[in-house]
Amino acid sequence: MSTVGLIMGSDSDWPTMKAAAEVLDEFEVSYEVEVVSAHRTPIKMIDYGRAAADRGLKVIIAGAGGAAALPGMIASVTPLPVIGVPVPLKHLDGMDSLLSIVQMPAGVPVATVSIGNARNAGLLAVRILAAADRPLLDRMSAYQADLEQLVAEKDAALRASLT
Ligand SMILES: Nc1c(C(=O)O)ncn1[C@@H]1O[C@H](COP(=O)(O)O)[C@@H](O)[C@H]1O
Repeated sequence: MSTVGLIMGSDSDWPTMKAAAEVLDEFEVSYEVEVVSAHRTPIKMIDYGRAAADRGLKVIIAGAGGAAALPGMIASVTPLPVIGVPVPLKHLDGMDSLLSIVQMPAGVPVATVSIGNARNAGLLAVRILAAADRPLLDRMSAYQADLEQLVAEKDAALRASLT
């Protein structure tokens, strides 16, 4: 049984969404990947959302481009936390998707990451799971320490190049 449901409106979203899968691999969090569309496969979308918690999923990451109804619609049929990823398309640079996902009506939250930032969606999913999982929380702390170290090294290299 997978812990995270990684869904997207089209297979064409995968080049963006795979960054979330890479994070989940890094943290050894199990996930499933599926194309589910509110617009094109509405019955499948409702069935997926309604069954998600009973199937054992804990978090859903939903990516979509353009008129991105999927994250909000999934959030409306599941009590699980939903993280939305605005996928940029060739027109409007993802602003359409961002606004579609972020402007949810009160009562139906979607945690929206920045345009195209599926990596942050993966990291946020790990943090949500880590709140009730001490070993995973420790791994997230170690990841943050590594990030800090990396920035310090780049800062030192930049300043060295100026002297
Ligand atoms: N925004 C949605 C939804 C939805 O929100 O239900 N279903 C598909 N799409 C988006 O349509 C874009 C173009 O899809 P195609 O490349 O298949 O034409 C994709 O970014 C997809 O997420």
